[in-house]
Amino acid sequence: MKLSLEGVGLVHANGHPALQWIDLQVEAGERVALIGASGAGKTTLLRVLAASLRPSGGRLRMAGGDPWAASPAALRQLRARIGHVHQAPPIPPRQRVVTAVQAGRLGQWPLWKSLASLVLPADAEGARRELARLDLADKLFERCDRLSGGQLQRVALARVLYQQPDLLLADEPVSAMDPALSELTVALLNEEAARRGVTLVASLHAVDLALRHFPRVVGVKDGGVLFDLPASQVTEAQLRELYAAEGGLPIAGAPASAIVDLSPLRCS
Ligand SMILES: Nc1ncnc2c1ncn2[C@@H]1O[C@H](COP(=O)(O)OP(=O)(O)OP(=O)(O)O)[C@@H](O)[C@H]1O
Repeated sequence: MKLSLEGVGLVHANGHPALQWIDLQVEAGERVALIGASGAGKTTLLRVLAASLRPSGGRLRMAGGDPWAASPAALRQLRARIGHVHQAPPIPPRQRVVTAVQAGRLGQWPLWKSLASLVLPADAEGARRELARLDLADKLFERCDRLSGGQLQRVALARVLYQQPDLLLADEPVSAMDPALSELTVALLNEEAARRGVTLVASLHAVDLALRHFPRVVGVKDGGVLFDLPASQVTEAQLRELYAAEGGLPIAGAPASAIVDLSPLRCS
């Protein structure tokens, strides 16, 4: 799905201007990582791209149209094409994993099938297949409130893989996983997006994961775009400026640290 933002701004309900002036063009099938310090505006930008927060200004086009000028039915259809992995997955605690994964297709199924699937899984095998890719097939019938934070994140990812969206948005999807699992999971997301031609936009706290796996990296600072570059062209000076307030670069599995040589971190 193609995305176009021109001068997009967003003021939250309490008057806080979270996005100032965002210019961003993303072609269908592109894979983009958003990086930046805490509070920079990454989550807000992803929520704008999910057509769940309406920009306060500027021009937003998704799949060739303005979602906020579309009819309620067209907006629902658009949202059914978007898979959104939230920072804290909104999964009802007592829900079974199989039901949580199947929820990825609720927007595509007729109402009767969606309601029936809440009681009896309509496609347990399909859900198991996606969980297996994330090494979680053994939790198919487990209750979600008995999972660890990292396992819950994998359930949320299995749900979007099962959904097969045209636009995949992921907000710090591996923040609760250990470094090895983070690496495998970010690689899987990228492989899936590349294989299916899905547009992927993901915010990542770990700079090394962004540089290693994504062809394009956008640095978000103070609600604006500080840089928008191929991963191979991001410089250490730009990263230092991006994270100036945090006192170092966040690297997967390591405390904030200074990097001298970025070459081992690059997308190959
Ligand atoms: N619902 C809200 N109401 C008011 N202000 C908000 C709301 N959500 C976020 N903000 C503010 O908007 C700014 C951007 O927040 P956002 O969550 O987009 O940042 P982020 O880059 O995703 O941060 P993090 O990496 O910590 O998740 C922050 O100053 C935050 O306090």
